[in-house]
Amino acid sequence: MENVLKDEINNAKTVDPILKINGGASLMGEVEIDGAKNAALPSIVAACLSDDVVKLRNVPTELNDVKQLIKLLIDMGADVMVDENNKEVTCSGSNWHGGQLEGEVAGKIRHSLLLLGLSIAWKKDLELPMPGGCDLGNRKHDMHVDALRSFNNLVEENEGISVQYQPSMDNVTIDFYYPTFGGTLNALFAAVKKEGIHTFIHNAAKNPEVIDVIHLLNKMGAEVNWLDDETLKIVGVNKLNGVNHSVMPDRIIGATVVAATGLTGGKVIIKNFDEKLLTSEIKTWRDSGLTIEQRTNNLFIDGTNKLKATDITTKAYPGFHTDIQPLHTLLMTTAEGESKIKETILDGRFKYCYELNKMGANISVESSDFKCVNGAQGQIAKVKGVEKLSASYVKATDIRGGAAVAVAALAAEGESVITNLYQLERGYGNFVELFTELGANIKKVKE
Ligand SMILES: CC(=O)N[C@H]1[C@@H](OP(=O)(O)OP(=O)(O)OC[C@H]2O[C@@H](n3ccc(=O)[nH]c3=O)[C@H](O)[C@@H]2O)O[C@H](CO)[C@@H](O)[C@@H]1O
Ligand SMILES: C=C(OP(=O)(O)O)C(=O)O
Repeated sequence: MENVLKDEINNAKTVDPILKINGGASLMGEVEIDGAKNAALPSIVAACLSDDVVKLRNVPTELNDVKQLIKLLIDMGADVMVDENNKEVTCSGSNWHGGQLEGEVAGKIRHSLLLLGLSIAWKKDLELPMPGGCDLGNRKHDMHVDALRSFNNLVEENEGISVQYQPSMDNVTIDFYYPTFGGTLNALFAAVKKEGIHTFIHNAAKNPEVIDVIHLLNKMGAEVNWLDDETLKIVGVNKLNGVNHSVMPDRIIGATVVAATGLTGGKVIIKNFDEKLLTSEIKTWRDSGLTIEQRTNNLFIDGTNKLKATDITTKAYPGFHTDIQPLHTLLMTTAEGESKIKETILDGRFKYCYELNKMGANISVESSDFKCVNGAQGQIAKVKGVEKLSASYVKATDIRGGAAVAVAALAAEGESVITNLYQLERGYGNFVELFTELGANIKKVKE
């Protein structure tokens, strides 16, 4: 490794933890996947719609986003208790008073947006500083604002977003121009306790995490049903009850294990994992030459075949998930031929490609003639397969870009260093443990 890299590593060591990964070994063994961050966070908010106690199991309680969200909920009056050992969270929202959310915390996570719908459900006002989350381009919130206004609430945008509850007995129709994940949840939360009011959400998001949250809400006594493939109908009820609910497994971590198995040429079983969570992605990877089989409750992956180039276009569910796009790009870095990766959801999603190129990948990112959902100029990454990746000093640019470089390091011979770990760890609470179990040589160095 060049001296300049060694200097960088020494400097980084004194500031933030880093990952040191000695790559090259094929991953082998069995793993189980944690609960999904992107289902757990909205489930915690949904649970706070209840007057009684809702107990959530399989919550990735070690994740910073979970901790931050819970802090915000408690600050606004919700009763939330965490049992880190058992990965359980108990919630009740009956003491919700609303108010002004703390800027530093709310500004770190995207999910703080969902507290707007929750507060409206409790008929309380809320002031939210601009939400955070991964820097993936312009992450707009106009559909959240319009949806909340449809219920007659006063919504203002300045340095943040504020909602003021206004009573209304009118039925509500919301028509999203894109099936927004967060927007659908905010509309659901605002609607479920509007007693007697019928709300229709057209073009609602139907990704598995939203379905998991709807399942939870209906267990709590909500009346949420699909009228057709794209339209949700909610009949408001006056009270939601206490229940137990287990959060679904994280399909993006599942996809991360599949990609790591394929890239390292290993053989891995993911226990209790249903391929239906990754229908579009698994179809693509089978086309690339990866062997993936559902064996009763487990998913078996055999990565010993050489893969071939395969194009993807990211789309709303059930299309190829934008969060899994970096992992596909990574798999294609050593596949035979040239793959085209078209990102249509978030324009800022290709930052990690620069990091992968440091590891010997051959990726060029070019502007194209389409617009992303957020209105920004679209881009296509062209990936020319190379023989192998090499160890380097790389940065986790965001959660999934971070996973892509860390998995690349698992395959690259020699010692790689991953910095900016905070990003990776926003979505992966046990990255080191997960891959150590599969035989990887990986450690987190704190000092
Ligand atoms: C916590 C969580 O689950 N986050 C996921 C969620 O984020 P998030 O809830 O932010 O995603 P959305 O589905 O709302 O956004 C998708 C696209 O729509 C745009 N948009 C969204 C709302 C809006 O009011 N106006 C607007 O233009 C966004 O800028 C983005 O380009 O879906 C993203 C896209 O699948 C994933 O990358 C994130 O991991
Ligand atoms: C982008 C992600 O999360 P967030 O929306 O919380 O930034 C993610 O989970 O990959």
